[in-house]
Amino acid sequence: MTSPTQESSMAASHDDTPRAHEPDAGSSPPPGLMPGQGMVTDGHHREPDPGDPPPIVQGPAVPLPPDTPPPAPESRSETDRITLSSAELVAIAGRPISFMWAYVRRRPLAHFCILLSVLCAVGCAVGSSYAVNRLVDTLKIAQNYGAQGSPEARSVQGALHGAMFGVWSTTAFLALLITLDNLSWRVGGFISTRTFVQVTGDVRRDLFRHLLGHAPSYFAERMPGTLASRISATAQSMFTVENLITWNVMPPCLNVGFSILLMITVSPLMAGTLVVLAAALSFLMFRLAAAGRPLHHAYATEAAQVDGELLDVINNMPLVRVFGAFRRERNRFAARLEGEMTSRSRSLRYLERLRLIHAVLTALLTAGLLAWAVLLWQSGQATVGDVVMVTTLGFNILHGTRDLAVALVETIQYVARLSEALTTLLTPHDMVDATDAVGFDHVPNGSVVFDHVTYSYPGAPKPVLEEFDLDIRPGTRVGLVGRSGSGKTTVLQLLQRMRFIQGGAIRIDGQDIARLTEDALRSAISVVPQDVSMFHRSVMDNIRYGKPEATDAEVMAAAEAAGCREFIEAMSEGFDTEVGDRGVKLSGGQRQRLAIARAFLRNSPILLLDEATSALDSESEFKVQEALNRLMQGRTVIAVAHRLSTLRDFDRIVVMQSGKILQDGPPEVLERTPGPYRDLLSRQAMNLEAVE
Ligand SMILES: Nc1ncnc2c1ncn2[C@@H]1O[C@H](COP(=O)(O)OP(=O)(O)OP(=O)(O)O)[C@@H](O)[C@H]1O
Repeated sequence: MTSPTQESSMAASHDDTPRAHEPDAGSSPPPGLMPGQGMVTDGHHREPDPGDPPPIVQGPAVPLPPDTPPPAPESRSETDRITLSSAELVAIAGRPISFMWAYVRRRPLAHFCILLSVLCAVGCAVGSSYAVNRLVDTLKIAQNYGAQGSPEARSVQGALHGAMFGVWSTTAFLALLITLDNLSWRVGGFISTRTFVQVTGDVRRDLFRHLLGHAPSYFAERMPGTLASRISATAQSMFTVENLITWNVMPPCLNVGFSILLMITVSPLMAGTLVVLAAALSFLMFRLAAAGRPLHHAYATEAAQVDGELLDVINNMPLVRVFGAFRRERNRFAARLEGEMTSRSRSLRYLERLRLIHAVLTALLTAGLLAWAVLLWQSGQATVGDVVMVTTLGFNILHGTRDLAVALVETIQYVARLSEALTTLLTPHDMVDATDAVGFDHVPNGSVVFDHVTYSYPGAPKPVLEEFDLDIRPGTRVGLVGRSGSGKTTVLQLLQRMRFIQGGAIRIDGQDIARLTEDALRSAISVVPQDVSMFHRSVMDNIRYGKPEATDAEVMAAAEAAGCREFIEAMSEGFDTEVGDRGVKLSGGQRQRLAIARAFLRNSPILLLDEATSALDSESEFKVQEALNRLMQGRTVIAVAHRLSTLRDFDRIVVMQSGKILQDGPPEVLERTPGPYRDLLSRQAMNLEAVE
């Protein structure tokens, strides 16, 4: 009996897409599954509370008391399941087989049941060949006793009766095997529809978690689309490989094994010869398949780059439009695509060449086997049933090696993809909590100290900050000013531990930030940047990002305090309005005020303002400044600003140049003191006059 997997492999050989085989109906494995089906998705972190009346906040919101605890670290939800930790993932980064095994092992029962069903199905399919052999022989015996009506033979009634019993019992046995064969595939298929999809969920969840833990420099050096597509490619490859191994690699292996066992009962010599031939053929095919690995790897890399390129252009559509660069981008994409298609064709052509080699060898061996079986029958060493069985089993074995070889080639192709994606994604995290990291031992009040801090950017010839000292008392507002490139943004980044310093220490409330847990550090600091990040989600969700457990009422109060409630309620769906990709539906000033609302909710003791108002027109700036003034009350504020007028009410101005502090003091004092601050002020005043 022909194994369903053989047919499916042949059908797939004309398909130009390497994929898991989808065996035909009948005694066949289940159709391939699309990844993502039945996935557990990250649910909304908070159930909306329809009973919450929107609070009415009168006048400017009261600043949140400084001793209010910062938000608790985010709690682990139901969907935040970990299959493999980041450390475990990194340990198997370069080993795709170990990676797959680690996930299969996490769902042992389901995988064992699938294995059992395949074993049973293939066992029954091979057993059917034996039953056919028995049926042919019993039919022959019955025929000899006159089952087809010879009156002389019919006289031996008792013997005929026995022979007919043999025919019918063998027929029933054959029917049972065929039924079991079909049922077993289906049972395995049903289990796999859930298990294999769940594995893709496990993989993507873990890879996403690991990706989020990378340092900012990791993302800066890579295209986001490439990273996203690699997570999908890993899950897809894992899914395809599981399907290939289950439905296309395991069945021919078992088929060959069982067939050889049965064949020994007829001719041990023939069985032995076939074992040697099948092993040699499989080995040859496998070696040839493995030699094509660089081709498949090259294709995987090109495919990921095409995805990255696409996303990069889509993200920068305004830029493309402004420069009328459509043709340029089309040409660039076409060139990239050309490269990807060429490498894909190369990879597939290699596959076809392998199939051709195998087809020729199999044809020769099958003809030889057939002739050998007939010769055995001629010399009386085999019955007709034996010839039928040997021929069927021989075909099984030889075709089995082809299926195996083809499936192995495809498996190798997908394993190469997996390996490429894992190498990129599973680099160790640059920034991890120290093993002895702790939280704050009290509610932080927001003192900040830079103590002899030295930092150089990777590859930079000299440090951007060297032995840098800055001491900021809780609740003080400090403005950082200075020429472009003087190191102001670097100071803010180092305080947020976006990069690790090479010397000295940075302390918040006396605790070294290098020894603080990530959660503790993040909850102590809020940032209002110039470029506000927005998710393509509702206004409500975007504000709530500052404190996931906040009620609707708290979100609305924060919006009120940030002076954005009015414009939000004027939007088509109020707080439920989607803000568009990265907040395109909002003006710069509106985005800024949403960021301020977020910071109100976050209620951290330290507030960092990075050019928060510099991109705004004067009317927006006025509104944002009002909101900021409310937000700044009772907090330690460090603001980088080019427009010095925005720092007039600050307690201190720190003037930087080339990573050094040139001046430090209250603005009214520095205004009167000759020096860089006064120079900057007068230059800005002259610029303003020139504009007027
Ligand atoms: N990612 C980076 N890699 C290498 N060098 C960097 C990087 N970011 C900044 N620098 C360098 O560090 C120095 C300080 O940069 P920083 O952005 O801190 O200055 P800044 O005072 O904030 O400037 P601006 O006012 O223009 O924003 C500059 O010489 C800059 O070229």
